[in-house]
Amino acid sequence: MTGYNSNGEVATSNGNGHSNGHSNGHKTADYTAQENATMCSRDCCSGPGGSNKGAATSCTEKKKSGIGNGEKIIPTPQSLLQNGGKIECFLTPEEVRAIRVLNEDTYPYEVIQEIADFITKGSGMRPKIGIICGSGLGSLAEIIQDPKIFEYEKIPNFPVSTVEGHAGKLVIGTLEGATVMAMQGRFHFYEGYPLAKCSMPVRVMKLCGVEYLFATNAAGGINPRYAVGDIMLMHDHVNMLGFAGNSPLQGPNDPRFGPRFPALVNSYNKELINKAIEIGKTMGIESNVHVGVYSCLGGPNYETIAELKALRMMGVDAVGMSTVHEVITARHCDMKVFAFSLITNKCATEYSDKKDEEANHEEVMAVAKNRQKACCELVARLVREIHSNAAS
Ligand SMILES: O=P(O)(O)O[C@H]1O[C@H](CO)[C@@H](O)[C@H]1O
Ligand code: HPA
Repeated sequence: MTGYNSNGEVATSNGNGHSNGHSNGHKTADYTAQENATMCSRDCCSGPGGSNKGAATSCTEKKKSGIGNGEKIIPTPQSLLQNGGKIECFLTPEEVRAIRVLNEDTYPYEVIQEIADFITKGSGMRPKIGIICGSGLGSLAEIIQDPKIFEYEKIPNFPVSTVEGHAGKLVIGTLEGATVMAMQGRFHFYEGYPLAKCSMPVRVMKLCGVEYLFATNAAGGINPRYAVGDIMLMHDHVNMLGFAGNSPLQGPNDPRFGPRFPALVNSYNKELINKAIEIGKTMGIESNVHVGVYSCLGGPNYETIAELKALRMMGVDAVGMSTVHEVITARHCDMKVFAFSLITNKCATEYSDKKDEEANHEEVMAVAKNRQKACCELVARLVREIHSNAAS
């Protein structure tokens, strides 16, 4: 077969479908087989599944002993598929895991269960409410008492945060009597992660026992009535990435999570929105609390004036680069969703040369920091409501 070697040159196989050196790992379409580095169905191989049982060494043994010409073969998609459509390569289970973290679009149920077990066993807690902290809103996790903190890097198969204002920690503990877990750092499409991976932690939350998702974000205000520092309770969204044919639910559907075709009307829990409005009144911030429509674009660039005008015409009140795929994933597995945007900047909808009208992440972070007290209070009070209603 033909592939690219590590120098970028074309390398040709020995004619039976194997590249010389077998340096790429076993990768079959079967998940279990990927985990088992000794599994092989190659004709030349004496490993389990291999047809050449009389051969002295298996592919894996050859790999370990360095048999072959030592040249590293980097397969092309075409070369991988030459063996009757079966993708094969040699990888140890550790290598398979590392590659999955980097590349995997869809995490199998079992892997998500493993992550959830790691968290529930490691913390000794089963949270009921999951919170995703938006840019600069990591302080929402700092009000959690008796926290057990897991750095994303240390959670098996978890992606890592790469954006300023997203610390990359999972915090589990108690808030207003309820057991909660909070993500200090979410994953965005523009970081290079596929949408299914961006929202994979929502499924982890589900398998940890979470029933309520609180998703928060920093967003630009398109509705001219919104001021910087206002809070918009999300009652609907316009999924621009979905318009472009992208969804966190793409690929095979696992009915253990939810149906193939989930409905998204009534995604945002009305009871929780009404409670949050009441809480806003008791906090004396009712004039700064709105109910509106959020739209997620891919980012990382902020929007053009023409795009913002178009979004406004579509009925969008606030724009960001997150949340929607998390909400879709949460609704797919039947979680109750509450979400809000902190308006960190006003989006210009008229052309202007003024630099200070341009959105920038420093401003987003600064406004989030200024308004963290109000956001924390809103979240804490709503958690208290849910917890006390469940207890009564
Ligand atoms: O949505 P969160 O994560 O709050 O962050 C928002 O802020 C960043 C841009 O400043 C983008 O990542 C946008 O989505
Ligand atoms: O104006 C914005 N646009 C997109 N994402 C954002 N996140 C904060 N502000 C913005």
